[in-house]
Amino acid sequence: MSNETFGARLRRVMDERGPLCVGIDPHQHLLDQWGLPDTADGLASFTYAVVDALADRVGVFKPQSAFFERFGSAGIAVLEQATRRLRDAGAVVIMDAKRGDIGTTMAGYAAAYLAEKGPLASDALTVSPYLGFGSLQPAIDEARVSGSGLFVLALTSNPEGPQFQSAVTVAGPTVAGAVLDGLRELNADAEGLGSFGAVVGATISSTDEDLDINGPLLAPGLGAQGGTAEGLEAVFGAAVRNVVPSSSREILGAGPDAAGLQAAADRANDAYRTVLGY
Ligand SMILES: O=C(O)c1cc(=O)[nH]c(=O)n1[C@@H]1O[C@H](COP(=O)(O)O)[C@@H](O)[C@H]1O
Repeated sequence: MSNETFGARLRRVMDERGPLCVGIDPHQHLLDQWGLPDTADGLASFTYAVVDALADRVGVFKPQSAFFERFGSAGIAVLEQATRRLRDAGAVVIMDAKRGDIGTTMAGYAAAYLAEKGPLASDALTVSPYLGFGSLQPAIDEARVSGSGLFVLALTSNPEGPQFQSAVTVAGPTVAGAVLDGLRELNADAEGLGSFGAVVGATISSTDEDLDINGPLLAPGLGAQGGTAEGLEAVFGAAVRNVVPSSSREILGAGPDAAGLQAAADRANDAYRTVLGY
C-alpha cells in the first residue's frame, strides 16, 4: 500500500508544478497536423514526444484511452509505456477510460488500472456511475488499498449530459447531486484533499449542485470546447481551489516541437495558477 493517498499526491504535485492537467488525446487530425502517419508508429511518436517534452514540467496528465484502443494491442502498449514513463517522472496520471459495470466486473477494471502491479497502473481512473453509485464499490476498495483515486462523472461538459444528470432520483436529489453526495461521504474522513473526485465540465457555466466534496474536481472542456480559465470561478465558486483544469487539443495543437508544447503548457499553467489561487 502506498503511504501517500491519491488526494495528497495530487495536491503536492499541483502545488509543485501548477494545476494544469494535460490531456493526451492523439486524434487522427492531430497526427496529420504533426506530419505523422495514422498508425501505431505515428501514435507512438506523438505520445512519446508529449511525454519527452512535458513529463517533468507538468504535474498531471490524462491519457484518453479511446485514441490508444483505436490501434488495438499496439496502441495499448504505447499507453502502458507512456503511463509508466510519466509516473516515473513524478507526474500524476489520470487514466481516462470512463469504466463502469456491475460490481464484479468493476473489480476487473480496478485490477487493470488501479492495483499497484496492474498492467496499466495509474494514479486515478475516470469512472461512470450510471449502473448505480454502489456498482463502483470494488474500484473504491482497490483505490483505498493501492492509494489511488477515482473521478466519477457528475456534470459532464457535453451538451447531452443534463438529459440524465439533471434528472431527479427516487430519493430526491438529481443524479449529479447523488453522485456528489456519494463522493462527499467517501472523502469525509480524508485529511486534506480526498481521493474521490468528480468530473465537472468547465463548459457548464454554473450549477446549483454543491461541489464542496472535499475532493478534486476534474474540469475538462477548457480550450477546444469553449471553457476558459476566467470562467472557472463562476462554475466552481468556493470549490475552485480543488479544480484540476484539463486541456487536451489546445495544448497538443502547439506541437510537434517540444518548445511549442512547453510554451503552451506554461501559458495555461500560469493562467490557471492565477485563477485558482496558487
Ligand atoms: O472525463 C473526462 O475527462 C471528460 C469528461 C467530460 O465531461 N468532458 C470531456 O471532454 N472529457 C474528456 O476530456 C477530453 C477533452 O479534450 P479537449 O476538448 O481536446 O480538451 C476528452 O478526452 C474527453 O473525453
